[in-house]
Amino acid sequence: MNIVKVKNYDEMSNKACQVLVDRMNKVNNPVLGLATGSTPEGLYKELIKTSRKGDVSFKHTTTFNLDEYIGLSKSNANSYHYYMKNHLFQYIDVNMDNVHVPKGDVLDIKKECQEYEKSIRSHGNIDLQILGLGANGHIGFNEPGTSFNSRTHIVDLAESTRQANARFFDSYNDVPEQAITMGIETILESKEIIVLVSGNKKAEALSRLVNGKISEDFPASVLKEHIHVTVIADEAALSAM
Ligand SMILES: N[C@@H]1[C@@H](O)[C@H](O)[C@@H](COP(=O)(O)O)O[C@@H]1O
Repeated sequence: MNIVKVKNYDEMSNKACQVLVDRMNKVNNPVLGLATGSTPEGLYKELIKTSRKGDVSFKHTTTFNLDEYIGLSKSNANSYHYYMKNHLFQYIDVNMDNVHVPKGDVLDIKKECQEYEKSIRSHGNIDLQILGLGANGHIGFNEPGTSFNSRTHIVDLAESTRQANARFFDSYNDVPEQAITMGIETILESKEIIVLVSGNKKAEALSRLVNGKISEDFPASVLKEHIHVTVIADEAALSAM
């Protein structure tokens, strides 16, 4: 696991954008794995700026998002479908037919999980996956205790995750109790992974990721088994090392 140390959130976002654009320009039809949450918002702003300058195009890019809340429709402002449209997709030249976010509002979620897996595989897997880090070590919505062999599946969200994400909702009770997420094995099949970590709130989690042992109790620890992972972390996130 390679660690790139940067000063602050803006530098992290800039660096991530540079890496992503570099990789996109090296592959003919790049397949990107995208994340939500506060952490990648700066990266998406940088990507929009870069694409406006003409330095990157998403015309031949396919995207797969990590996760979605169960029960929220695409038009719900707290859904990850909405987030992605609002923070990235509406501002770039991506073909929306090539955009994939797991559907959390279908009747048969299990079938949706299987189809999502099939779709990722049919695109030859993800070239570059962007990840944030949950304070409890979750990646996507894979909470502590999730099997390292998991594929796209339904999860019960940990109380701490619902508390952490309650800031986006009117109240804690409005945060869905379940989500659909790419599994850990699915994530590990990405050819390259970039983990973005910023701020004091993530310092303990980052220290555990770097210094702790590999265990299903801390899902992100599995990333140490992958051959091409780069963590881009700012000074505040690195403060507990
Ligand atoms: N499901 C998302 C994750 O994909 C995200 O990486 C993580 C950190 O979120 P944030 O970047 O807001 O701290 O938690 C959320 O619950």
